[in-house]
Amino acid sequence: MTAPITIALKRLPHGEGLPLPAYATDGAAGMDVVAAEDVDLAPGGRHAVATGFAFAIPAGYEIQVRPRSGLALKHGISLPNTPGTIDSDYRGELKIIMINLGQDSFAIRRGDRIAQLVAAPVQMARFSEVPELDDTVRGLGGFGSTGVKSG
Ligand SMILES: O=c1ccn([C@H]2C[C@H](O)[C@@H](COP(=O)(O)OP(=O)(O)OP(=O)(O)O)O2)c(=O)[nH]1
Repeated sequence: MTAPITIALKRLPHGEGLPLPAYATDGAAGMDVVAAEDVDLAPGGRHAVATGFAFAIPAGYEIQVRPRSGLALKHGISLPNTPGTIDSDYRGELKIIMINLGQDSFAIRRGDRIAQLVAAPVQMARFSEVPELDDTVRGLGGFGSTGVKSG
């Protein structure tokens, strides 16, 4: 396990009293983050749920916002943009974009754990335009091209 990075965090006025995002167990990959507001999500409904926190993630890192499997399995609650990307230069409030894919209305209450945050290094890349690409076995095949019986 690598040493944890330190992420500067600013608590916004409506985040007063809320727990910091935290790992629930020693081996957890994601830090649970809680809602800073009450929201009733109708079936099919979406909402960017306030968390009450803003971050300054160190350059070279991102935070990925992922759903909680328990909410997904029991209630059909997910994140339409999963994994959400929190950029290192973003200084606004972390919002968790939640969607109700279930058949019942779902009540989110301030303090409920609604998603998990995974810190990850970012590999930067750049494109180099070329006239032709090299040959490979796969070539142009994709989208289910392998393992297809011929004839
Ligand atoms: O679930 C999310 C996803 C994004 N953000 C914030 C942090 C992120 O750095 C910023 C922009 O996100 P993204 O790049 O995914 O959005 P975009 O639609 O491409 O907008 P922009 O043009 O602002 O980059 O919005 C959140 O708070 N929650």
